[in-house]
Amino acid sequence: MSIVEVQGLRKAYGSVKAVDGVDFTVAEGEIFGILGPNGAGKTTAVECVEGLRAPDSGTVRVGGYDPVRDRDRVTRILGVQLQHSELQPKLTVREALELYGSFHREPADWRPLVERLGLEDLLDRRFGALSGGRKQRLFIALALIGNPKVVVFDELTAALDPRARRETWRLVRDLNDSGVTIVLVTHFMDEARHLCDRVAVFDRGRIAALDTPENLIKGSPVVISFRPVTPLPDLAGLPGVVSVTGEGAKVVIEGTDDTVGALLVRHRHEVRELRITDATLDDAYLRITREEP
Ligand SMILES: Nc1ncnc2c1ncn2[C@@H]1O[C@H](COP(=O)(O)OP(=O)(O)OP(=O)(O)O)[C@@H](O)[C@H]1O
Repeated sequence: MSIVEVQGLRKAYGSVKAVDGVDFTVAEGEIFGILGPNGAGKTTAVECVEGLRAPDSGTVRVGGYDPVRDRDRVTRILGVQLQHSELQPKLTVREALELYGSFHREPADWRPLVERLGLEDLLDRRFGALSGGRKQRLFIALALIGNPKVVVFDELTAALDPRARRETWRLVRDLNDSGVTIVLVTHFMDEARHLCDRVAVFDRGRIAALDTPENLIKGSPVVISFRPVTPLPDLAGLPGVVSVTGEGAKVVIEGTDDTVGALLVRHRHEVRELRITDATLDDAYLRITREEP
């Protein structure tokens, strides 16, 4: 069942079409990624889901409710961590939790939440004195304080070092394992690959691709490099070959896995230093969002 439904969403700022006809649904229990270049419309789209912006046209439903018209009901279902979150630096962790709890009719007991997020020893620490990783953990706690069914994280790990990012990924997974649906806006391909069940790649206000990370990668070529021992045929003519470049005696081919099969196994060519580099989600992303003429 879908917990978030977006259909024909459009939102412009003056002449800038930030979101220009976007459709997607997020299934209950899913981790749904939103990727895309700067200015692609990701934040605008999730702000419409959060009810912070009213769409120009199209429909948005969260748990069946309109986030603008049925704000109260949606607030009970949806937790939000904004892209540029800040708190008063003198506020302590405890005060922040109590303040945010007071915004909800039935707030979660924040003590187990704090324990789960490893914040129990920091309750009297002021926000301004927390490290980036701990601030993010606090923002996760604040997003969860209303016991939401679905949470939107917008560039949750952007300011974190690699260790803190990995810890945050673990928290996101645990949260999802406990039944919370997650919408994750990110610039990090490895993050999307690690966490997301499906990924929507935004480009210029539209969704350019929407699939599992594995399927998005499938469409991208692998890179095969080797030093030929026996003479090679015209490689560019082989099925699945995208490009061929030669660096001295070394040949580099971009193509599908089948290219290697066809070239080396079927034609029995002898090669040295064979290396095959799998496509990554970065490759898929670059292919999907490449500049059009
Ligand atoms: N409040 C606003 N007023 C005017 N233009 C805006 C506003 N917010 C966003 N835009 C413009 O709308 C377009 C989409 O912006 P948006 O922030 O939704 O993209 P994004 O994909 O989230 O980008 P980023 O990755 O940089 O956060 C951009 O051209 C941006 O400059």
